[in-house]
Amino acid sequence: MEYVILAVVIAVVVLGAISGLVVSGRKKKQLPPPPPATPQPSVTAPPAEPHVGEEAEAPSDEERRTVEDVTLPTAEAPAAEAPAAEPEAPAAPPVEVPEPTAGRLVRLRARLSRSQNTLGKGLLNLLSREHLDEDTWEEVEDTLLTADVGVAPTQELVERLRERVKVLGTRTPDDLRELLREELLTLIGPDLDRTVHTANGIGNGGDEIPGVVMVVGVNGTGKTTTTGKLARVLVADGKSVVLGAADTFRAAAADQLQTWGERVGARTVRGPEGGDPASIAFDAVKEGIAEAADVVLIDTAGRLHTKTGLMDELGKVKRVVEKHGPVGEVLLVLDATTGQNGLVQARVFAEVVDITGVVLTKLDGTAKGGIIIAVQRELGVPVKLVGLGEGADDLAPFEPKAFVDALIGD
Ligand SMILES: Nc1nc2c(ncn2[C@@H]2O[C@H](COP(=O)(O)OP(=O)(O)OP(=O)(O)O)[C@@H](O)[C@H]2O)c(=O)[nH]1
Repeated sequence: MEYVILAVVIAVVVLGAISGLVVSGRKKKQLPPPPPATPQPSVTAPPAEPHVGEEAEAPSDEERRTVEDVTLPTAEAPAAEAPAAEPEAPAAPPVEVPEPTAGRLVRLRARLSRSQNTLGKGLLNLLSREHLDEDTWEEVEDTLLTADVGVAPTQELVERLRERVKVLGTRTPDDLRELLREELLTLIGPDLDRTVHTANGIGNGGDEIPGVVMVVGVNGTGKTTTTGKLARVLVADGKSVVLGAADTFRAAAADQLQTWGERVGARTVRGPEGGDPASIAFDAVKEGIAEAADVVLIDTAGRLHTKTGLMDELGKVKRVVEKHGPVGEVLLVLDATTGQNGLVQARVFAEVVDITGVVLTKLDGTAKGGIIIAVQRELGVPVKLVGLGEGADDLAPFEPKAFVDALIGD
């Protein structure tokens, strides 16, 4: 009996052991699918704890860099990784460093003499004739008139030349050149104040405010371009500038001005298309005061449809700006290629607003440099700057001596 009981117990234990093995074997086969299925080397969800065993090996097997492959953070390493940071950079274009302004006219002289040579050479040829008779003097007169010198200045110049040639007696080419140089210089006015007044003013509140320059002129004369170039001249001279895009007549003018400004790091204050120019000008000066800028340049619209319309607009811009403080300079931009037409425009503008200086643009494209003399006579204000090309730094302070030298050669 004891043997029977013992045999039953053994049989139960053996059966139990066998069934346990079978169950655990089944469990093992069912388990693998969910978690261990090839874990991805995801950056966003790293394992909270380092895995061990097979699961840890799987991801690292895919891409493993040995120490030889790894670039260590040496001085060169950032350069190799720089491209990754580049896409964010284009927002801020590099600020340009404009050419210094001193001696610009001399540097641009070739361009000036190319277009002006006919005047100087023509005069020298005529004066070198053996007999200076009435006809020759008439030709001298015509040459000056053709170059837009204007009637009164031409007559003055011819009279003085006749007198001096008579006194001189014999004439060598050098004598004549010197004579002509002196007389042309006298006519241009070597002693006129040609500085663009950009010094700080005293605001109505008693504090210093930026120098304010208004740029006026007919659309198309190069007004916006000149404002941009002038900003560069000032920046080249170490001044900080704020631009006011008060030419709201042509939407692209504000964009154009802003681009000029961005190139030299100057902020442009602008308003909606067709907005009130005076309020933009006011805001520009306000911004200039807030930024403690040295100069505020205001580009205006110059529609010549009616004189009263123009007067209303420019007069208002000036009056509104003067709520902050004085306007230091009102520059009239004239296109040298328009000749007598330019003079008519100049007259209208001078009646509307007090012009303090003239910028003569496109002098590179005309042989009629005599307009410098004529416009000064007409307005009684000096030519302060001349435009000699479309390049960013092709605006030069006007220097009478360099100009006359370019006309008649050294
Ligand atoms: N050759 C030459 N071209 C110039 C000079 N100054 C300006 N220009 C060109 O003249 C054209 C007209 O210039 P803008 O500045 O747009 O004229 P604007 O008077 O401001 O005209 P709006 O913007 O319509 O008011 C542009 O193509 C300029 O590049 C210069 O001194 N020489």
